[in-house]
Amino acid sequence: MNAAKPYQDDLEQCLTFVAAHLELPVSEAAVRAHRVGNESPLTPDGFIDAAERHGMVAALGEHTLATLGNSLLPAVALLKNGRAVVLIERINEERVALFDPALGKQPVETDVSALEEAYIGHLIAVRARYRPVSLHSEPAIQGGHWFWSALSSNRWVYTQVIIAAALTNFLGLATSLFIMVVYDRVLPNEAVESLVALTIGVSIALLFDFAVKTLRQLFIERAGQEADLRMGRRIFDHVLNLQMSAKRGSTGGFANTLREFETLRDFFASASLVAIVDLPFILLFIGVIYLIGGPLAIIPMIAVPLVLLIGIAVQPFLKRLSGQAFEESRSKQGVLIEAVAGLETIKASGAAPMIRKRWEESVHQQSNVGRKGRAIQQFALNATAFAQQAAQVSIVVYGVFLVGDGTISMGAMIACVILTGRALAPLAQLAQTMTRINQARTSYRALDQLMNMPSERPAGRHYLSRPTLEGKLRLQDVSFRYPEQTTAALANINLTIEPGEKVALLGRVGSGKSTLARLLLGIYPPEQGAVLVDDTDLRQIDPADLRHNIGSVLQEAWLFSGTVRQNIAIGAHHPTDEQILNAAKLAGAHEFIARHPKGYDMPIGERGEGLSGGQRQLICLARALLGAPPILLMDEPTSAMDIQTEKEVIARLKAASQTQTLVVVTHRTSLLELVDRVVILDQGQIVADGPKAQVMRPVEAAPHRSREGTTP
Ligand SMILES: Nc1ncnc2c1ncn2[C@@H]1O[C@H](COP(=O)(O)OP(=O)(O)OP(=O)(O)O)[C@@H](O)[C@H]1O
Repeated sequence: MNAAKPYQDDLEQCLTFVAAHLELPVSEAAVRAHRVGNESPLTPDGFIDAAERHGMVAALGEHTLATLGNSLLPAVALLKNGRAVVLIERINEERVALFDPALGKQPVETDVSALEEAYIGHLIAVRARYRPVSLHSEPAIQGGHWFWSALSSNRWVYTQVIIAAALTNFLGLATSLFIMVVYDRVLPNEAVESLVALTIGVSIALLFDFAVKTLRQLFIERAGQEADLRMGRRIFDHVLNLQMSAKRGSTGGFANTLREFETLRDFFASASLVAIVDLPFILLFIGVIYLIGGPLAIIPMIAVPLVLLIGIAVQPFLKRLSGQAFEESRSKQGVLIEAVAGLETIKASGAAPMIRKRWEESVHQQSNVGRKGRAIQQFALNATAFAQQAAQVSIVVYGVFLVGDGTISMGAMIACVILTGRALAPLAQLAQTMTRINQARTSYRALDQLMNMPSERPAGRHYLSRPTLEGKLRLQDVSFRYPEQTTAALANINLTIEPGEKVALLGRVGSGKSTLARLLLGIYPPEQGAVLVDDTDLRQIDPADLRHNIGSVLQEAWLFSGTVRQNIAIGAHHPTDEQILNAAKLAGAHEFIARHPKGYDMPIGERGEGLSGGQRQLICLARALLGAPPILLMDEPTSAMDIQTEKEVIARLKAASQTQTLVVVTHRTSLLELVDRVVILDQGQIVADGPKAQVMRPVEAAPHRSREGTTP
């Protein structure tokens, strides 16, 4: 195991210091909650990104320390070996006040010359972003619109694409003009020298055209890739911060919406975009046909609107089908994910025929929609091909008369045939392009809807920074109803738990115990009333700070694919091996981990595959205990354990959680050993609350209400 390197998070500490200095306090947990690659040190780019998320503006630049004035401060000076300090104030020519994470939390003064040796010449200047105070409006969306801002950040690339399109279209004229000149001038005069010169000229044009087209594709690909990274991250971040109350529908459907991002991205990195960019150049080709073929231009002038009309006429159908296809794909994905996730139960309970029926229905629906869409698209494609060929034949027929009466030359006629083909070429792709535009639009709408769902961490919102909590919990007139439910899961709950108090939440199945735990964790906000931690409304505390201070074991012991060590360390910041070991020992997980040949590097499959239910719970327990958080919230933490293991866990927990606030949801009387106070819920209301002995007496005296070994 690696021991945490002492300075590897200098930038992170510098960020929290600068933020506090600019009166925008933010805790390290909040900074980490946003970071990609939680385990690796913060990079200067990551620093700028994080500063922007927390209401600051930061910029990296080259600057000498000698000429650095107070107008640029505070700034983070980057030093050798990945170290960093915050320059706070230039006191005089020689001295500067700075914050050095290696020297503790207080600023110090030092000589500029002493700093010079370690300074690498780059610093990050930071200032608070100006935000006008408004009582009503929501803060502006930080970083702009998820889609349009990513697109507009690539506007220079798209400008290059348009310039490249103009160039290739101009160069596209070269072949037809070459053929015209050869027919009209070279052939009659047998001018071989002119032919050589013309051939060299047209070859250069063709090569140039090839190069520009290749570059154009590269530009588009690059723009697509950039948009991919920017949008992809924004979307995924939003999903991670989504308020649980906003999530609707099946998991598969939800995943499908996320997948739509690829349709959108592909559109902006595909040939379809090129086809759209080429459209205005149709006019150029018609203009050139008019210049060299005079009246012949009438033919493309008729053909182009005709083809466009066909393309536009099929639009409403394509649009509707694209919407339907999206819905069908959502429901198919929903069935698929549900089936894969519940495979074991499907087999055991004989649910296969039911699931198969659902699957077949959704496949059937989707293939119907697909078939209709393809038929319309093919019709439009055939009509376009027909119009293209008809136009070329018409040019030849009409051209024969014009050549006959000397209006145009033979070469001009042939050039016009080629140019008409080129003018109509982008339209040949129109039907396909339109289909993709429709798909992209449907995807955009679905994703935009997702991006507008409420987030736990709306951009630009500032929370109170509470890196450490004491552990007082309070629910004040709390009522809560799950989304789309008619009955309340909790009604008028008033409950105060003092720091260090040990409380059990008991109650029948569905009485609201887990819901109360979710509210305490801030996973759902209360519909009415307030949840307070240390007398501060939970909604004001940064969710990252809150969860950093609450070690929780949820009802479902969920593990992620990876190693045991990773699963225990999730959420903690660079825990040392000793801390991980202690947490595992305390939870009682160390024993079975140590028996495995790979120990803490034991691989775990998705959702904890490879481990028994009880083992999963032990790892979740170790995860909750890591770092000794001031509050422990456990929802049936021992439900999958045998009596002996549970006994040992209880004994160790009792010894280790002396000072912590403990809330334990349980059906088991054995866990009551851990608590002094018992709260009983029934139908979302508190029906009893008091010292354990007092509350449990009537329950124990009423055997008909409780099974042996279980609470009411
Ligand atoms: N995700 C959810 N969406 C909608 N309703 C829910 C959800 N979770 C729980 N409920 C409803 O809220 C009520 C309280 O559920 P809760 O899970 O809090 O009960 P509980 O006391 O923890 O039960 P158990 O002892 O079975 O775990 C139940 O009536 C249940 O139907």
